[in-house]
Amino acid sequence: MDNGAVRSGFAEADPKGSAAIEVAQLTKLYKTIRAVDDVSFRIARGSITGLLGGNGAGKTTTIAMIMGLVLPTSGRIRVLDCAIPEESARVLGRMNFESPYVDMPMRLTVRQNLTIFGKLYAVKNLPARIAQLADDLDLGEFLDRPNGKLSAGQKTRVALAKALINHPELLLLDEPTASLDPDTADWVRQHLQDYRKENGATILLASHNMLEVERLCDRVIIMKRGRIEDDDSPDKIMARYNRATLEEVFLDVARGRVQETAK
Ligand SMILES: Nc1ncnc2c1ncn2[C@@H]1O[C@H](COP(=O)(O)OP(=O)(O)OP(=O)(O)O)[C@@H](O)[C@H]1O
Repeated sequence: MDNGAVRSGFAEADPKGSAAIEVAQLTKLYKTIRAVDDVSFRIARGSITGLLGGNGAGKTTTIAMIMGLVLPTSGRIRVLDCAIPEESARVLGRMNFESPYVDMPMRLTVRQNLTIFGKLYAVKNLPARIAQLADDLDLGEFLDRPNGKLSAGQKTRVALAKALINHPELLLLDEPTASLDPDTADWVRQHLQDYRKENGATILLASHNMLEVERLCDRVIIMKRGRIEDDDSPDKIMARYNRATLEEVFLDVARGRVQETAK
C-alpha cells in the first residue's frame, strides 16, 4: 500500500466511510517524550492489523488514544465514523479492548466481574451471554472463583471474555496472548479469527509475538520511537526486507538495518 498517501491524513478517506479507524497526524507528548509522533493510518473494517514495535515504541499509547483513554496532544481520530474523544459516548458500546495490564477487581468472581462489565455495556440477556462466553472460552471450571485466585493464563481468557461481552465491532487488543502457554495462545488466536469471520469485526492488536502477527494479521504497522517505520501486509514487508520471518524484520528495524535491507 501507499504509505505516503495514508500518512497525508483524511484527504484520501474512503468516501463510503468504511474505515473502522482513521488516525491523522496523531501526536502524544509526555512532557518532552514523544510517545506518538505524527502517526496516520486507516484500518479497513473486517481486517486484523498488528501493531509491532519494541518496548516504548508507542503502541499502547496509540491504542489508548483510539479508545479515548488518553488525550492526544494533537491530531485526529475517528472510530466507526465518530470523532474521538468528542463522540466517544456514541461509539464506546460498539468497541471493546483487552490488556493484560488492566486487572479486574480481584475479590469478585469471574461471573460477578463479567456481570458488571455486561451491565456497563447494557448487554441484553446477560446471564445467557456469560454462559455462552464461558462455553466458548472454557471458563466454566472457574466461573465462580474470585479473579484474584486465577492463573495468569486463566485471567487472560477472562479478559478476552470481558472484551467480547458486548459483541464489539471493533476489538483493540494489547498483547492478547501474553502469559499464555503455546497451546492456549494458539486456541485464543483461533478464537479471534473465528470471531472476526463470524461477525465481520475489526481487530487491532499490539503484539511482541511475531508468529502470532504473521498468522493472524492482514496488515502490520511497525512503530519505532513513536513513528510509523513500515506499514504493509506481512508478506510484502518480509519480501521488502528480504527476510523469511517477521522476527528477522523486527530485528532489522530495531537495530537500524532498515536502510540497507528494505530499500
Ligand atoms: N503515562 C505516561 N507518562 C509518561 N511517559 C509515558 C507514559 N506512558 C507511556 N510513556 C512513555 O511513552 C513512550 C511510549 O510508551 P508505550 O507504552 O506507548 O510503548 P509500547 O510500544 O506500548 O511499549 P511496550 O512494548 O513496552 O509495552 C515510552 O517512552 C514510555 O516511557
